[in-house]
Amino acid sequence: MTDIVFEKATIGYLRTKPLIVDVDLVLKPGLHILLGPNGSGKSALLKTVAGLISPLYGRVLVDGIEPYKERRRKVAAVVGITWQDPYYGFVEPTVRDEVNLILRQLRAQGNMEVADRLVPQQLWDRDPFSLSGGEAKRVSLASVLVADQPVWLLDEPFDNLDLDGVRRVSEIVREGKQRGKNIVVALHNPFYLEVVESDSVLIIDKDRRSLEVFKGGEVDDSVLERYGVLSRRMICR
Ligand SMILES: Nc1ncnc2c1ncn2[C@@H]1O[C@H](COP(=O)(O)OP(=O)(O)OP(=O)(O)O)[C@@H](O)[C@H]1O
Repeated sequence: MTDIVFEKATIGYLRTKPLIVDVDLVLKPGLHILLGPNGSGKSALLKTVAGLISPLYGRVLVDGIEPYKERRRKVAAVVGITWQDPYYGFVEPTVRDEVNLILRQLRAQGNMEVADRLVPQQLWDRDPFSLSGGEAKRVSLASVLVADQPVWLLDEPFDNLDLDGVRRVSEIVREGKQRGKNIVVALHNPFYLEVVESDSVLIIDKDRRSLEVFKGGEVDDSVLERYGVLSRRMICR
């Protein structure tokens, strides 16, 4: 079981501009939803856990290792991170190559079933950059989740998806949770809070530069609005 541990960790890109300060937190396997206003540091936090940037101070550990100090391949075997902008990670000429890339890099068999569920057959020989936004989102999720790592960091995984896409991704997340994955999902749309039952909701307080931790069912509209996060009643008004 893979814990994510923050030890007095300060998250951000620049020491002169820390985004989230002094985080002390243990995330056990389960589903953790990450919320916060624009520019509060949701992506920065995910990138820190994935070792793409280092904490400005303190430590972040995944399965006992500090990801930013380790070789990329070792970290990629443990942590899968998907991008808010799905086109950002595309480097291969076809969807098939894109989905297989991480398996070649890790020399792993992976879980092709998850890729088949996400990516319709007619897309497999297409150029990833020719895909629609929703198709690209499916491919970008498949190209990471196919590796079946113990930690999934999903930045806006429901963006651009239709009913079928949201159903499939939420099922995969639900199953991942049951299979003991440690899953952190960054979200904007509060309705997706309901899609999968979460174990905790982490909200970045942009003014105090702190990370506030709530239980899954505790976050109502007034809590969201207190932190400048889009609420359900704001959308439905
Ligand atoms: N490489 C970088 N160097 C310096 N600052 C950066 C860098 N990348 C992002 N930032 C800034 O860091 C802040 C946090 O960015 P981040 O992308 O983590 O926010 P976010 O909470 O994911 O935002 P959003 O809700 O808009 O997706 C923003 O003000 C952003 O402009």
